Amino acid sequence: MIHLHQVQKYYHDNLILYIPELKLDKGIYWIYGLNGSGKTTFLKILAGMIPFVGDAHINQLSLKKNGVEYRKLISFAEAEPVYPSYITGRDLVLFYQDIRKASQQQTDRLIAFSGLHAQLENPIGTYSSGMAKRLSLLLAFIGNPAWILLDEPLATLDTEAVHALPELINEYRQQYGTSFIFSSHQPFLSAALSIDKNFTITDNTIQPIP
Ligand SMILES: Nc1ncnc2c1ncn2[C@@H]1O[C@H](COP(=O)(O)OP(=O)(O)OP(=O)(O)O)[C@@H](O)[C@H]1O
Repeated sequence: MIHLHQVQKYYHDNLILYIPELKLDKGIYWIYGLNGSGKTTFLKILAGMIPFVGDAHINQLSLKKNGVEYRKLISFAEAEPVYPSYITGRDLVLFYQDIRKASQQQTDRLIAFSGLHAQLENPIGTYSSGMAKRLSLLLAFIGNPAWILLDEPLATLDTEAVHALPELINEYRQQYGTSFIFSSHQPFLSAALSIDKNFTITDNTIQPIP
């Protein structure tokens, strides 16, 4: 379970998010809202990527008190991934595989999903934006995180990858019991998945949609 308690996020003096209490059981959650409403901020707070007031827990582990252990349980794919241009896709895959102790079989499955076999040895600076996005998804799925956060996962993907992603998400749900939170302006992914609850962010807070 994810548990947020008294979370506040300010940029300069502007309150962006205030979440008094939020509990999410294992499942698949879709979060949507207008541009600038705070979806990315929410996901980055959960992923432990930006400072905020309050705390987040996963299965009783506090982000503020047990940051390393907490972060082992969560994975985040950015909306617009940026990587150093001189390292190769293979360098990153090997790095993630090593630190997350992922099997070769799983890594091969994810490389197949990414369709990047032919480009993995090339520096990421030579990748198109869709290729960098595929790589970021591949990396987010490596290992066995309890939660995978996907920020606009369909952005810049071609039709083939758009259809492959819900397949992969369902596979992880069944095989590993992985939970997902994704933000998307496109309803396709939510239609292709069995969503447990939809959320929106309005007036600086997150609210379930009945
Ligand atoms: N680094 C930052 N410095 C200052 N303000 C920021 C920063 N990052 C985000 N913001 C502000 O926080 C608010 C929420 O931004 P966020 O990126 O979370 O929105 P979003 O819902 O993901 O938007 P979009 O749908 O356009 O991706 C916006 O008003 C934005 O201007």
